[in-house]
Amino acid sequence: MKLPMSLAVAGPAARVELPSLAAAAGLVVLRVGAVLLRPWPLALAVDHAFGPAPAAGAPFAVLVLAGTGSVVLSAVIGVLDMASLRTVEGAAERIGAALRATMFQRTMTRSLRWHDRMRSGELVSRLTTDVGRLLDAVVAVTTSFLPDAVMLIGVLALLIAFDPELALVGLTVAPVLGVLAVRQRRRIRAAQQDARAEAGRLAGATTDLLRNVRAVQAFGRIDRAAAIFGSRNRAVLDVELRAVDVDARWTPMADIVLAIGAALVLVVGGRHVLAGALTVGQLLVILAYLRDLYSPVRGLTRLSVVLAKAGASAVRVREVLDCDEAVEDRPDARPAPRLRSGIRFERVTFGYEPGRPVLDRFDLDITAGETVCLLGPSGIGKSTALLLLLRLYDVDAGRILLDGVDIRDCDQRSLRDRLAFVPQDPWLLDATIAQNIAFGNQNATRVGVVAAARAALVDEFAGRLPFGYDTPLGESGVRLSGGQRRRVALARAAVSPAPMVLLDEPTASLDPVSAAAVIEAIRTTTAHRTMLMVTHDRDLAAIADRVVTLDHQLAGRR
Ligand SMILES: Nc1ncnc2c1ncn2[C@@H]1O[C@H](COP(=O)(O)OP(=O)(O)OP(=O)(O)O)[C@@H](O)[C@H]1O
Repeated sequence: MKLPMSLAVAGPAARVELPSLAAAAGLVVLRVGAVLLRPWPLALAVDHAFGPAPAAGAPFAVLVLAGTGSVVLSAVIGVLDMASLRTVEGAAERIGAALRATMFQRTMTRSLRWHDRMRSGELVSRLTTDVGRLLDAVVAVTTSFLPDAVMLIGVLALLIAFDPELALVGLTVAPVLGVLAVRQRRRIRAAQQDARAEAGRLAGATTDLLRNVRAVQAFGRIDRAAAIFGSRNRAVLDVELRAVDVDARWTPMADIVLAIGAALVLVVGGRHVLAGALTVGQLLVILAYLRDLYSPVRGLTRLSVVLAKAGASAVRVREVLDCDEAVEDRPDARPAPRLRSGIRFERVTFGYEPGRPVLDRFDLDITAGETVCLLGPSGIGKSTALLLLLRLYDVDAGRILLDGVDIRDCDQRSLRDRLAFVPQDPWLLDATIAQNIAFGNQNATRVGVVAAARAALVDEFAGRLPFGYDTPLGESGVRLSGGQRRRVALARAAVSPAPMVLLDEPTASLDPVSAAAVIEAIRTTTAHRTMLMVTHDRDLAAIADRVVTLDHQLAGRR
């Protein structure tokens, strides 16, 4: 079965499931066959039990036969329904899971520049709701398009076989329906695109507000948060109502056109019965078929709504899948050197926005084993220098050398294996303390994690938590204090075998006792390693071999 264009986005994931979808389609076609047989028991009863010439001496037997036939047909239709639904829904869910996994993988590897622009709520909405709408379309195409089309052709063929004139009468409404359907589909698709875009904005704003619920409450700005949410929510409501209106208008239009067709058939068919060209039973079968025609036509129009929704979602899913903004490994990328000689920033220029450099021809040399501290005013670009060394962003000009090798020539994974990073905001996951620490080293053992925790003074507070190292920390480590979070982040660096440690303001906003504890932890965890740290803390800077002060002249010659 060929997938419609709007589903092409699920292509590779959908291809694996094609056999299941084909099996489901086969089952629904069989079901159509059974549905087409459904009016016949009634015709049998009307023509042979009550008609002018009832079957010789056995009208009762005919009625029993017709009743039994109806029950058997209904049972067959029910079983085929169940089997096809199970097959197609299972296949659709597997396609959805694969598509979500591909999208997630894609987002994880896109550049931070892209993430800086894309709100996380918007991404979640694309990964969940938009993928869900694509799945609805997969199910609808299999369970509705094919059977409805077969049903339509079957009913028309039967009508033509019965009475070609009646078939022609029934068909007169088809072109009208066709024109209406095409126009409507365009409108629905446009309305759905607006609706999805607004829904994405609502998801983005909601995630932002939820993440900052502490700020909202602390500043007593629930009203302001409610206003931000409310305006987005209203915008979604408005576009959704417009979309509902566009959808709803279609149903009566289709129904009226179809009813006109049925009325024409009743009048012309009735005349054929009066003229003796058709039995009453046959006219009833034809009218039943016409009713059956309603269901595929309605089904196909519903399908066009589902496809229009899926089409709008497909665009949003494709934007994620097709985005090529990434810090890519070169085809001939090599493993990063082991840091035997040192690091060199050579005339590095970088800006987050074009034409606005944060670092401008920035030079820095760090010898292996050395501890260098970057000092300088806020916003000068100290953290940016660390992010560039991690290659979370690529430099715009100049280069960063690791043992003389440009880091852009190194395979990213091995480069990051050489660097243990303790960011300013500790970046903790909603996991246990032990899992958060083990995040620093994919081969970390429990013993290694506990040793790192001890070195980073995590054991001082972990023992007081309900499940010790296995205590879940909540979203972004919310159950820990700022100082405790920093120590967990340090333990991550401690468990990492990386030869170089990057620290970004590890003692910021800590009281003197906690700061002293963290400095002590840093001394223990970074002994014998190369270290580049950013700090405003003079006590911490004092443990460095060398202090480099960035000023506007050095960093950004702006
Ligand atoms: N993701 C981003 N997108 C756009 N601009 C950014 C981004 N991150 C930082 N900047 C800008 O880059 C400049 C340098 O930021 P950076 O975080 O490197 O400063 P810093 O020296 O570490 O400051 P602080 O001491 O306050 O941490 C700042 O002017 C900041 O506004």
